[in-house]
Amino acid sequence: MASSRSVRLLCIAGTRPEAIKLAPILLAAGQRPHLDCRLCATGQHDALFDEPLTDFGLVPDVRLPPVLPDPSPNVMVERFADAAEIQLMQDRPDMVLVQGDTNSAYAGALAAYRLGIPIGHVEAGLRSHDFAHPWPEERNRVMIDRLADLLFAPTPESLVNLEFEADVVKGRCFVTGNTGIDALLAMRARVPVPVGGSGKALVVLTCHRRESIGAGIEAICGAALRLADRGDVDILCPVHPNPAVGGTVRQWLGDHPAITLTGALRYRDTVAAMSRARLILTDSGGIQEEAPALGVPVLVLREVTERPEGIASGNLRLVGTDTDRIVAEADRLLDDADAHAAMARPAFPFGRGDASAKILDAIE
Ligand SMILES: CC(=O)N[C@@H]1[C@@H](OP(=O)(O)OP(=O)(O)OC[C@H]2O[C@@H](n3ccc(=O)[nH]c3=O)[C@H](O)[C@@H]2O)O[C@H](CO)[C@@H](O)[C@@H]1O
Repeated sequence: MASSRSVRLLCIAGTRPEAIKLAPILLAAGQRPHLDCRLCATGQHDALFDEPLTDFGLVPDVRLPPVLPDPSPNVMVERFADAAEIQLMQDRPDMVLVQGDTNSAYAGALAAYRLGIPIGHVEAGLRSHDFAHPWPEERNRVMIDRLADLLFAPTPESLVNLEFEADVVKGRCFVTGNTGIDALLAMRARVPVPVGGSGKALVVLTCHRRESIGAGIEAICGAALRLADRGDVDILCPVHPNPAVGGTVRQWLGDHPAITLTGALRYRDTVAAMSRARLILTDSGGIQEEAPALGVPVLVLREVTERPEGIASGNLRLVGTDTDRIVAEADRLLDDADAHAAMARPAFPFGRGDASAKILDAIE
């Protein structure tokens, strides 16, 4: 049904991190009487997409019809884009908002572009400068930035990346902070952080990047086993539902008494676990942004990061996927209180929780 509000925005998204990072925009837009901001789910993730929305009291307004599953990112993008285009022909929003670097985000931008609908890109300008790592995310974010009319760079560093591509990036750029920090701070204020526990240091481990599947994840699991053998840590590992990840992780880590494997945690439980962690080992982009704000050191299980701001603020350290290197760096942080304290100072390189307001101000 047509809305009486004057500016109609449609977010197109399909994965857990997009749900988390768009939720604050949807909530903030709901407070602005002349904005109508709706959410269209592509179906890339099902429960994983809906769960964090529920934590914020949200549900998708529209769901694209299911497309045939296909493991190829390129085919997935085309199928989502075709379905999104049909939806957009009906809806005709004033602007499509996409977030980040997923196949859903790229498909949403492509569909809007084909119909001449303006595109806003939330979290523009992140770069690893290597299409193969992470694939397909680097390709997706580069292409979305070329198509976008409004580009919301989370940091001055990501704005510099966009300025460097000024010959192909044509839209207007704004530095806004990352909406993931809006979500984190809102959720952090709501979840109780349990005190007490086993008395052992909590290490949170997550890994799911496509480029680590196989040997990389096996090497990460090898490191987790050696850390668990220390005897003074509990490792909590929420396992990503991608079977190529979960199979390996369960096979390697399923039996160790100091390692707890869970399914993907709800967002609010993730925030609670990260808040009481001594150390986080992860290849997640979002967690690299969240942990500095919580003052929890992160060893990044990748060779590159698009978040140099967290390295510069001293909260993140790149360790790749070599077993010995991961163990050595983790041992150092667990054994050396000064080394730990140096990486545990809360820092806010990705914003202080007002990114959504800045984005909506720019759109208005
Ligand atoms: C290459 C790259 O860096 N790409 C990123 C990628 O996403 P990612 O790597 O951040 O993805 P995940 O790790 O899946 O999600 C993370 C979120 O999920 C929460 N979480 C985690 C485990 C769990 O058990 N339960 C949870 O609730 C966690 O706290 C956090 O908020 O796409 C985004 C969207 O476009 C981009 O923004 C972003 O560049």
